[in-house]
Amino acid sequence: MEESKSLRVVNKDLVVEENATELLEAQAHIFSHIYSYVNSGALKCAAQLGILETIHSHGKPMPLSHLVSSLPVHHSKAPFVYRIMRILVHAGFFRLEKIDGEEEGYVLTLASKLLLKDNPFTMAPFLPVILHPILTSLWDPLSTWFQNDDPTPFDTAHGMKFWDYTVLHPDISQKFNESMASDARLATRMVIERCKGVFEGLESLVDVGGGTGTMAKAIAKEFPSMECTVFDQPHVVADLQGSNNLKYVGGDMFDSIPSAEAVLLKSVLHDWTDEECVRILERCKHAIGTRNGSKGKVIIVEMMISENDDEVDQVSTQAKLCFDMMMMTMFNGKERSEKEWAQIISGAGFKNYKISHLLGFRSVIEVFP
Ligand SMILES: C[S@@+](CC[C@H](N)C(=O)[O-])C[C@H]1O[C@@H](n2cnc3c(N)ncnc32)[C@H](O)[C@@H]1O
Ligand SMILES: C/C=C\c1ccc(O)c(OC)c1
Repeated sequence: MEESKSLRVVNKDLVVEENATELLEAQAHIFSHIYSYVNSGALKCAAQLGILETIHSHGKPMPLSHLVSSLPVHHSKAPFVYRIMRILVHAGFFRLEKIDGEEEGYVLTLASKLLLKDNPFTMAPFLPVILHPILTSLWDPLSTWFQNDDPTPFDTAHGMKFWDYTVLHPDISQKFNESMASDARLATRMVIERCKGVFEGLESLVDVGGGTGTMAKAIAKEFPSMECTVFDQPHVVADLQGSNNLKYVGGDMFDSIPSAEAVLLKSVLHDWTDEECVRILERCKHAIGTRNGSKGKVIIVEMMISENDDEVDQVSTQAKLCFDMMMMTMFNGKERSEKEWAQIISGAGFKNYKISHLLGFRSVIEVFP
């Protein structure tokens, strides 16, 4: 068969010679990108059907026929299980392994193990939140938002701020807090394993926007002589009980923050605009006060967008850029580069900062007055 070497692409005032192979690659690139949400849909479905738990509890490679008969699926749908499995093998969530001789069975990969509900670091709670219709419906009105003066695409879709929506919908609030707590468990483990020194010697710490207290609880346990406070919106901390060196305080971080030697801000500033971040950081600066010989500081745990795209891991970069878009559509927040962090830090009147890129996906920024 003779292959055509070039095609003529004609557009209104431009004629370009393109290699046929490259054109077809570009077409596949487009489809693969347009269909990105199919990957999330397939993963969500597999999790809802309990496919991950089923394969895990089988304990050895699980043949398709066995998987199908173990799942709560209608017999007319049995032939379709293979289709979900095929795309998720391709996406790196399952692997096919030889059992003995001929037969093959599915096993979990590290990524799907991290989605098991009883993994202590489970990411499972993120699926029903990030893929909840209240968030997946934000992409349609995105271009409308660009053309009107609504504060966020979330406002365009739902007529109110995300935080106000969670007050009216306790089920969403609970799902959201659960997903943040699961993220905090993994992040806390990394912080304590790799950046313990950041907290050593502190007498007191307030975790601002600390959610239900996952990180503060672990820090309070690791450092029994540190007085820890979880500060969050009143409805988030209302029913929570503290312990010896941990207490919960409800309030608004834009009004005032309980004073402590150090303030922790994890996954809070990326929810806000630069101007709002400067206001939050000014309140934090006030909260750590100007003690004599104080080691007072603000500890920020967030992602950092790399300024040089070639240097970094493509999967992390893709995830960070998706977070950035998510923060924009939910809150008008953003993921920041070091330069952008430096700007809001000095904007709030802090003198210097120190970054530890020890957390893979995330960084720790210590900010000093
Ligand atoms: C993305 S969550 C981060 C939770 C926690 N730091 C973590 O990383 O798991 C942001 C938190 O900020 C809290 N928050 C939002 N507005 C706030 C306000 N005005 N004052 C105090 N907390 C607020 C939310 O309730 C939520 O728990
Ligand atoms: C649950 C949806 C995603 C999300 C929303 C706000 C955040 O601050 C966040 O931090 C990791 C994640």
